[in-house]
Amino acid sequence: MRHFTSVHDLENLDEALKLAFELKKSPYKYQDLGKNKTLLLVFFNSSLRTRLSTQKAGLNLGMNVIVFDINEGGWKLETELGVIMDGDKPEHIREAVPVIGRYCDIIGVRSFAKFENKEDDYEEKIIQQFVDYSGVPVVSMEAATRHPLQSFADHLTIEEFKTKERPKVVLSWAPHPRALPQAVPNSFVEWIRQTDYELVVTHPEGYELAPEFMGDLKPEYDQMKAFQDADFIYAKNWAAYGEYGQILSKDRSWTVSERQMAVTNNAKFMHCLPVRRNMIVTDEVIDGPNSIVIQEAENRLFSAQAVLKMILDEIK
Ligand SMILES: NCCC[C@H](NC(=O)CCC(=O)O)C(=O)O
Ligand SMILES: NC(=O)OP(=O)(O)O
Repeated sequence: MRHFTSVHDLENLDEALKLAFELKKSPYKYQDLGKNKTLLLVFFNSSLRTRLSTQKAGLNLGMNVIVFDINEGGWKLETELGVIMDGDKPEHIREAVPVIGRYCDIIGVRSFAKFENKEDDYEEKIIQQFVDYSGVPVVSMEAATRHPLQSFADHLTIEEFKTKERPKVVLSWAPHPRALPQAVPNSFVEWIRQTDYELVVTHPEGYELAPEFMGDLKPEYDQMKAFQDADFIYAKNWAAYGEYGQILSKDRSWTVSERQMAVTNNAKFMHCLPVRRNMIVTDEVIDGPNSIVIQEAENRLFSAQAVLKMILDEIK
């Protein structure tokens, strides 16, 4: 594998899963693989888990790691082509990206949807420039439309906690005060559709995800019906895709609480974090015995390490 921007970059999902579990058992098994290789993590947006787990994953493989918060200390970047740069942005992304590529062997990029223009976001204009012009392998650390390192960790977590071969996994929209990207739900749906789990997506009308991610899957608009006999509840807010970037509802009857969890099959509760308590999920549920959000976050280490290992194998 050269770049990792979606589940489709993996040559074999089962092998990737196996590798991640192997690394979880023996995190230092390949500690010489990354010797004299540099991982450079570029953040256009905030992060706790991705920042720390991807750094640690690189370190476990013996890599040198540089973290660059580009908005704090870097030059403000122009991303449009053909503009006269007489404003407040001194550097163009077309130079910045190949220059960054000269200082490292693998680049990680976090760049959220900007919600200014649906086409720009869904064409992945920012991360695609890194793929096209950096000259080195690129790993998505959450781009405009996908967060594959998260989905990989989510898959590992479901595999660890499932009690039946084909668990029912429910992705539920939940309310939030701000407009959030569709990257996590898109990526989760795309990834889980590659497994044989039963997947149900529930949200209020107007929150339909892009058809390229949903495929044949139809949403269930009745949240209680969706939760019936579920084995895993994966909560997430996202802003509308159709009315792009709009908040259409803040209905707190969608907040995941004991009322909905009661109709599940003693379901585990998952969320990618950071989570707004008592908006997305009540304290009782997230603090309860079925919440696996910390174990899920821990698995971010092993999804990142597996991805870096697969890329290092290719470039060594
Ligand atoms: N990578 C995990 C989620 C990142 C981002 N959440 C956020 O921006 C939360 C911000 C807030 O709660 O105000 C998202 O939903 O894609
Ligand atoms: N889940 C996740 O990606 O968290 P951060 O935004 O803190 O990296």
